[in-house]
Amino acid sequence: MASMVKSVLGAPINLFSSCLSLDGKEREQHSAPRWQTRRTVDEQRRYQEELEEEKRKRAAHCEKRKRERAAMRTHFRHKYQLAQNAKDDNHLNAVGGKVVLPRELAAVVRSEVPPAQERGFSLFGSFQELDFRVLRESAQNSSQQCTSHRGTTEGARQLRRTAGCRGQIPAGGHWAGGFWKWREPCHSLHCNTHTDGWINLARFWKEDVFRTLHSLHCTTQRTFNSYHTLPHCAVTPAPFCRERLGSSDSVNVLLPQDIGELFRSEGLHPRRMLFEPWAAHREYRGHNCGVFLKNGAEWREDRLLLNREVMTPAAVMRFLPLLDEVARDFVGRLRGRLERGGRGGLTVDLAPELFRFTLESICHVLYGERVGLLSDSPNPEAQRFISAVELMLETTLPLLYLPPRLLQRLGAPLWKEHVAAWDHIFQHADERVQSGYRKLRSDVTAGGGASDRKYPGVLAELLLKGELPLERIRANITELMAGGVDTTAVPLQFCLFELARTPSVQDSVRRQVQRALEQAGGDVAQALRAAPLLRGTVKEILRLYPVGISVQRYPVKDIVLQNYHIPAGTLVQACLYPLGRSSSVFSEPLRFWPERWLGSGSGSGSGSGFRSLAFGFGSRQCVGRRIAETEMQLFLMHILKNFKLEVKSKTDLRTKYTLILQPESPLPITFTLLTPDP
Ligand code: HEM
Repeated sequence: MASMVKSVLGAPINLFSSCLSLDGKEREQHSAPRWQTRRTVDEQRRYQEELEEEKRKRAAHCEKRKRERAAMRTHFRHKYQLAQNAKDDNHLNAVGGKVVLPRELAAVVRSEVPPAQERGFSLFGSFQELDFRVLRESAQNSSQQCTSHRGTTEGARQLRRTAGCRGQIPAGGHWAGGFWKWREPCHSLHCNTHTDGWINLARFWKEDVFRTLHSLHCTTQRTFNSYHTLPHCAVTPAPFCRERLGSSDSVNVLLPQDIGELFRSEGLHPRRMLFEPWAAHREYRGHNCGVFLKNGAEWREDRLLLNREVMTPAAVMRFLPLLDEVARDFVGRLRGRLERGGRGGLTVDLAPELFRFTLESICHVLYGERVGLLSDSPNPEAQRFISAVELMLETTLPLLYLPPRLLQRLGAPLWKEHVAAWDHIFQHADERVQSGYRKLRSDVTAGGGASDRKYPGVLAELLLKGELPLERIRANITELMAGGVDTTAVPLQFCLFELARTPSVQDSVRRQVQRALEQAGGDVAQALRAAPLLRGTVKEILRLYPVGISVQRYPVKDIVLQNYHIPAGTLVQACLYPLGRSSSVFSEPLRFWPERWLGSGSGSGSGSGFRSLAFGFGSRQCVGRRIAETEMQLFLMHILKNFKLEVKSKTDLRTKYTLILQPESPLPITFTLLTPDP
């Protein structure tokens, strides 16, 4: 044994000790390069060159690796909406962003790449050469993304790890419908449409199913062929299903606890489904985008500045008197019409007037001045703006699932109409922004300054603060103007209808309003606070008739919903129409009952905070929410104070979906004066 140890360790020890034993001279001789003694000068030079070449190659290789890793990191940063890194950016900029990833890295990235329609603006580049075959493939890729690990042990292991950190998912499970199913679920994952998104799209177009998309969300159990509309349905749909439409592939949820989970994984810069036709129009015309279409850090920057102007309690107190003035004016004019008509009521469909009312209201808030839409001869240009918004909304829906670039190339009439509608909206908003700007400048030159007078409106505030460049102010003001008309006018139609056909509710809300007004002694803000049924009425209407039928998000981390694993980056839609009508979420879901939102009965338990979602949720919720809520409550307050509302037919109304949910036919209401002039 001893001899074996000696022989194994002997050689290295000898070498080691021989090194130590060298004196200075000997060491110099040993360490001197051999060519110094034996090679010629030529050989020396060649050797030096080879060394240099090798060094260059090594540096280039190193640089390439760094770029590849920078490209990967940038991809993941973009995907998870993390802050950019200047070092990585520099690496990529140095090669003009062109980095070819080696196969193994590309595979890592590929399995994480979000589906084509989720990639935002970068997608437009690829539209240049787009054809339907490519589109179809991209749709298939997006579904493959969900199944990238399908059936593999590693996939299962990874997923178990993901869910394992939640500490509640048992081991085991199997693949189903493209998702990892952890245990036998009560509802199996299925498609509410055909499994091929392109077949669905073709049929939707042919059979005009878009108009009833909200009901489709309720009918998840039906096959596509037997699909038909239910005018006013209570539903017990599956809480979870998959929807494929063109290139869009989403997981649809409706239970508050699932929506809560989705909300918790929306990240710092929440993203919803991109409205491609709108974004394409901005790109086509070279316009800036406002918050609706922006994402990432730029969205947040704009959004925080806008929140200060329209979302904070202080902002509400600033614009509330402007909205009140318009509401009083509207009701005063309606009163005048009734009085002129003598005794008896006036039966009228108020829809056209409501659109003018909401445009007048939003303009007053944005520009700080009235635009005269409630006069007897309203400005025809404003009427054209309203028509343009309607056309823009109507043409958006069928365009949503098609590549705008392709339609643009084909010169498709639908795309042309859409562009013309947006052009008109931009032109109109632009004129208003310019005149607001000129007015502000002349005020400032005259030495007054907006601060001396009444609230000058959102535009002036943004201009005066100077924190946003003019182009971005213009883009955001245009969006607020376009977003502030139909969204508010349509729920008001539903409000009038439901109050009219439910006299008991109408009476109790009116009683509360009258009491609140008396107590508040002319302080409208105080009166609103003292009449919570007004807020309940608005919430109840938006529960039954949500303006947008879904709120969408791309979770930034993997989540588990209903025992299904949902990979980060999957499009998930919270379906508001079936949520609002679900008997497992609301008791007596079809009853118009504003009081359900008051007090302790308004909900408790898991996910109870995610039942009233018409304005979306979290930091990305509707930025016009406070304007819309205040405007609608003030309108109802003055209407109920002045008129009794009735409808001839109390039958359920039919709705249609044209990007916003609307009544299918006019809703005539009979208004009768309650009191002499108040
Ligand atoms: C009853 C009326 C309204 C409803 C139900 C409504 C609904 C919504 C919903 C569901 C969203 C998406 C929120 C999310 O993704 O979480 C949204 C976003 C938005 N809404 Fe509204 N809206 C209404 C009125 C308004 C008004 C009056 C304006 C303009 C003054 C407006 C402007 C916008 C804008 C600009 C966004 C995009 C916000 C962002 O992405 O940061 N909306 N709205």
